[in-house]
Amino acid sequence: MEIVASVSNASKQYKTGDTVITALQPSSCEFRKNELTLIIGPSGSGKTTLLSLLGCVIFPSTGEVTICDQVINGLNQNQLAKVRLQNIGFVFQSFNLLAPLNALENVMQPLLLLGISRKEARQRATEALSKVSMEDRMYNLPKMLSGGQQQRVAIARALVTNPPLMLCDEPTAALDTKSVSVVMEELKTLSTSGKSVAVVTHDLRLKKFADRIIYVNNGMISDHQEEEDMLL
Ligand SMILES: Nc1ncnc2c1ncn2[C@@H]1O[C@H](COP(=O)(O)OP(=O)(O)OP(=O)(O)O)[C@@H](O)[C@H]1O
Repeated sequence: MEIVASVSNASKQYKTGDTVITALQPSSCEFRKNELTLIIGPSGSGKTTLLSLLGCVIFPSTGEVTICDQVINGLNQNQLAKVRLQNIGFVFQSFNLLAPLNALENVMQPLLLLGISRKEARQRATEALSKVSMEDRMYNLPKMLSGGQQQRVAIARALVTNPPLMLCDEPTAALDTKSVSVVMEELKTLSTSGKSVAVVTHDLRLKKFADRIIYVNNGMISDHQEEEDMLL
């Protein structure tokens, strides 16, 4: 299956003063089209660091990160921003919708940043909102929507540019059980319709939505099921 993103022998160390923290040991893994991959691990294990590498937010200390056949090491900030805007949709735990803008305007934002006309942005944002069954709430401000509905708008915003890779950091952590299922079903549908979706979570109940699971423990990546015992 087509590889959308990969880390190859990538490690990450953070330096603060004299202290060096190894957040990720040299690791390799691949994220493929049509797959929903869960990244599971305890707090502080390195999950967000892995997601930040994939999101071109940080550079690896060693090794390589490749997004859609482009090695991101060595790109400058403008080039990185372009890679992110064109290839990656981000979904966060706290939705990160802009409070003064309604759902439609929030979803239009990435397209406007890409220089697309307001007319086309409006049409594409409406389509993205209907993909997550939120078209009837498109004129609502975020504060008028439930957590689950806000997260569906955030998913529409992430998919409106049609990125091959969706990176989701604890997307269900702030949601009630029913909304967790709705949001995970949406993400699952996106993966089956051609995207690579990576979801960082602590929540082992999300396993049923996963095509693949990557376990992160003490900065080490593994795809062994038995790692889960260490997390429980
Ligand atoms: N910018 C930073 N500067 C220094 N240390 C950092 C930085 N970001 C993360 N770390 C450290 O790297 C390690 C891994 O952190 P990371 O955020 O990747 O873990 P995590 O698995 O996502 O944790 P959580 O589930 O609590 O969000 C931790 O020890 C953390 O304190």
